[in-house]
Amino acid sequence: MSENSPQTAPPVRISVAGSAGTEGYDVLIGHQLLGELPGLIGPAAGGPSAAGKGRVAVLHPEALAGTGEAVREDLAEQGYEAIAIQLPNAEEAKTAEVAAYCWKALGQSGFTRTDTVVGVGGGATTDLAGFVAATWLRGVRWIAVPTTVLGMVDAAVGGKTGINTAEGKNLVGAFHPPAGVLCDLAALDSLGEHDYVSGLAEIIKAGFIADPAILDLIEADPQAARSPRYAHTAELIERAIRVKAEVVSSDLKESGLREILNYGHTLAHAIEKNERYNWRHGAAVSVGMVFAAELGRLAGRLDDATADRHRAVLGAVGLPLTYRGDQWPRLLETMRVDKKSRGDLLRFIVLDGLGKPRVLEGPDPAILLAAYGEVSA
Ligand SMILES: NC(=O)c1ccc[n+]([C@@H]2O[C@H](COP(=O)([O-])OP(=O)(O)OC[C@H]3O[C@@H](n4cnc5c(N)ncnc54)[C@H](O)[C@@H]3O)[C@@H](O)[C@H]2O)c1
Ligand SMILES: O=C(O)C(=O)C[C@@H](O)[C@H](O)[C@H](O)COP(=O)(O)O
Ligand SMILES: [Zn+2]
Repeated sequence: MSENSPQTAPPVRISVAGSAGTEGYDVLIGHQLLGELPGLIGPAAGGPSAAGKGRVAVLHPEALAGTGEAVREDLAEQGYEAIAIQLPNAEEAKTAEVAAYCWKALGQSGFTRTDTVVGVGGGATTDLAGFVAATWLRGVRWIAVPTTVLGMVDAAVGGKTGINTAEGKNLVGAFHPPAGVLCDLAALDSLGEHDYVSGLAEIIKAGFIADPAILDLIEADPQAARSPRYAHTAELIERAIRVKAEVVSSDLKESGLREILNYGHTLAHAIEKNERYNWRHGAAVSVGMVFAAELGRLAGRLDDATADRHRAVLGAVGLPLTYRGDQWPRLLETMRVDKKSRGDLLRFIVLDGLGKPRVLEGPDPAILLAAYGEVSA
C-alpha cells in the first residue's frame, strides 16, 4: 500500500460547533479509526472507575455482531470495563422495549454518569444508542461509529436521537450530541446494495438543499455512484457531512434553519409508518423529495427544471419515485403529527430554487392532493 493511499491518509476532520450548552465535536472520515475511540472516551469523560478506566457499553445490531464484539474486546484489553449490547437490526431497534432492555443492561453493569455509550451501526442503531445515552441518568457521554452511508452523512451527526411509537416515526427522543463521530469508510464494503443506495437519498437531499455539486458528481455516473467503490464516494460523503455539520452547528434544537434537513421527510415518515418500517428510510425520503418538489412546483415556487431533476437523479441511482395512490388519506392523517406541524397547520420544506429551501405553511389541500397525484403509482 502506498504512503498516500486512502487507507493510510490522515482522516478528514469536520467540526460541529457546540450550542445550547452542549460541547462541540469532530466527525472523522477515513480508515481504521477505531484507535480514536479511547481518546474520545478518555479519562476526561469523568475519571477512572474503581474497576479501571471506566465502563463502556458497545451497542450494535445483530448484523454487526462480530464488529461489536471486536470493539468490546479491544476496549477491554485497554482496561475499560466493556460490555456489548446486541440490538435487533434496522428499525426494530428503535422501540421503547429495546431502549428499556438497554437501560436494564446499563443498570446491571453499574453504569454511572462517567461512563460511555458507543453506537456501532446504521442510523437506526445510532438513533437508539444516542437515545439510551440521552436518557440514562438524564444523559451520559456517547460516541457514534456509523457503518452505513446514511449513518455517516446524516444520522450520526447532529444529536437527534430517538425511537418510534405506534403513532409514528421518531416521536420520542432528545437532542443529545455525541462526543465524536468515527466514519470508517471500510465499513461500507459489507453493506448490501439496497442499503447503500438508500443512503444516497440523504446525500442527494444535501445536494438539493445546499450543495448542488453533489448532484453533478452523481449525475456524472449514476450507475457507478451506486457503489462505495465510485471514485467520488469519499467526496460525496464529505460534502454531505459538511452540509449537515454547518446546519446543526447553528441550530441544534431545530428552532429554524435545521428544518431544511427535513426536506422530503414529511411524506417519507408517513410512508415508513404505513409500510411498518419495511421500507428503508432513504427509499421513503426519495419519494418524499419528489413529492416536495411537485408541491414546490404547484405552489409556484420551484422551476420545472429543478423539479424534474429530482426524478432524474433519484431514478438514475435506482431510488423509488412513487408510492401507492390509494394510501393518501392515511398518509395525510399521519403527516399531521409531523414535528414541523404547529397545531392544525401542516408545514413542509420546499425549494424556492436549487439550494434555496424554505418553509411552505398550510398549503391548499387541493395542491397537496395534486402533488401526491404526481407520485402515485
Ligand atoms: N438522527 C438523525 O439525524 C437521522 C438522520 C437520518 C436518518 N436517521 C434514521 O436512520 C435510520 C436509517 O438508517 P440506515 O439507513 O443506516 O439503516 P439501518 O440502521 O436500519 O441499517 C440498515 C441495515 O444494515 C445493517 N448494517 C449496518 N451497517 C452495516 C454494514 N456495515 N454492513 C452490513 N450491514 C450493515 C443494519 O443492521 C440494518 O439491518 C432511520 O431510522 C432514520 O430515521 C436519523
Ligand atoms: O437532522 C435533522 O434535523 C434531520 O431532519 C435529518 C433527517 O434526515 C432525519 O431523518 C431526522 O431523523 C428526521 O428528524 P425528525 O425530527 O423529522 O424525526
Ligand atoms: Zn432522514
